[in-house]
Amino acid sequence: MTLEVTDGVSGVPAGLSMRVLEPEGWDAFYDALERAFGGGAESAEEREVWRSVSNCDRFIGVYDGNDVVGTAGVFSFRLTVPGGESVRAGGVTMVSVQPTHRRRGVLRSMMRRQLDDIRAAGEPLAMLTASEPPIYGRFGYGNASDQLSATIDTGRVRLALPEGTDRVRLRIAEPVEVRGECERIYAARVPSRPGMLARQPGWEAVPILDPPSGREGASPLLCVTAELDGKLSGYARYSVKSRWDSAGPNGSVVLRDLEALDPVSGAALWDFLFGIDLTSTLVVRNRPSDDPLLHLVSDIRRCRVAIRDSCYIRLVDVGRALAARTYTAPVDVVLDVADSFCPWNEGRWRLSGDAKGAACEPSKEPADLALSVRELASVYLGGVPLTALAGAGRVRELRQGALAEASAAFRGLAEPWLPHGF
Ligand SMILES: CC(=O)SCCNC(=O)CCNC(=O)[C@H](O)C(C)(C)COP(=O)(O)OP(=O)(O)OC[C@H]1O[C@@H](n2cnc3c(N)ncnc32)[C@H](O)[C@@H]1OP(=O)(O)O
Repeated sequence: MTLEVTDGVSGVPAGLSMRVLEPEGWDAFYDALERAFGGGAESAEEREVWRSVSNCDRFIGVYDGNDVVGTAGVFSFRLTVPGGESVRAGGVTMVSVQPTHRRRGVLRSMMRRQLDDIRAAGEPLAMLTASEPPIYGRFGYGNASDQLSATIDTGRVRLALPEGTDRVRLRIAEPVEVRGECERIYAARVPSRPGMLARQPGWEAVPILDPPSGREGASPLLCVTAELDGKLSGYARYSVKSRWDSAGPNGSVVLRDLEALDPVSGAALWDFLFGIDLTSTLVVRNRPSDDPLLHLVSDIRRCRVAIRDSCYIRLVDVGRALAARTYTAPVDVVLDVADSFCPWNEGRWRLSGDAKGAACEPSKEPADLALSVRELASVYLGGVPLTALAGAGRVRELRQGALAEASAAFRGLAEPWLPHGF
């Protein structure tokens, strides 16, 4: 493996060096990452899973002498985009700078290096989940999908089950034993929603990671599978947290994930989670913002729903990224794109496309809309309307009608959603 040392060049602050991670440096890298996040050590099991899915060639460390002071990595993902195609995306992860070395430009130098590498690898997109929303906008990332959480009073909220739900058979299973079947259900769901990641080999361990130190008093992870007409049609993974007070049992069900191939299997799984004895609350942490659950419940207020930012996207190659997705309505617009961090994207691009496909090429024609690469990132998966960004003054319409045309075209049929972090 080639070691690259960039002492004082390429933006690495003077006195420090940046190197590709060598496998034997993994523990020092991970120790530094844990320190930067506050010092709590993850379990050996968790560390091992992340080691196993990490390709060190795509990870970098910044060093002060022999000490790791900065960490960052990239996973090689395939991301579903509107239209159902899966597009290569660099998944930016494990970004940290030691408290002793912050606000000197270490993060900036790692972002520079990563985006250059992602571009060289031919990935048109980068993506990440942010510890704090203000960090990554300056590097061209925009929030492209939200996640819905809910704390549901299952003693009061009822479900309107669709006809045929009683045909679904449920079975409790060990998460490890049915992992393969659950992965097949998940894989079948991936093309249906922008923002979902195809799980690469090894990643099937991530959704069932269950170190005792992470349970916060809840049971080990449990799994319930659904079968319709004798075929596996869905699953939910969850844990149960017992609690007793003076009125009796008052436990919670904590949902990890749920996927179903049809509406009745989905409804049967929710019905099961709502009805677990000795519990009165269902805690849901990460669902799509248009989850069918919202339309099954009798009392949305008692679900205490909240929405927050989730997946941040960065168009590393504007032309290829915009041509890789389809558009809900026909569109033919010239976009004037600002991108100071990746200047190869700057300038006018003519985007033409529809529900069947698209082309996006550099253009000398007059621009119809002016925006930065960050706004393009926010609308890329179809979740944020261009009109909303224009309302905030972040998109300028230069040809009358272009905003409505492009806004309708960019919006997707399903809200984008990232099912798990990385
Ligand atoms: C994808 C992921 O892994 S998300 C996880 C990110 N990591 C963490 O949150 C761990 C704890 N925090 C840290 O390790 C560090 O504070 C980091 C990585 C967030 C920032 O590293 P630094 O080396 O201090 O950042 P750097 O000096 O390069 O700052 C670059 C710019 O970002 C800004 N910035 C840095 N951190 C933050 C922050 N937390 N909030 C807002 N702005 C920030 C800086 O002010 C600077 O702004 P400028 O361009 O206007 O000058």
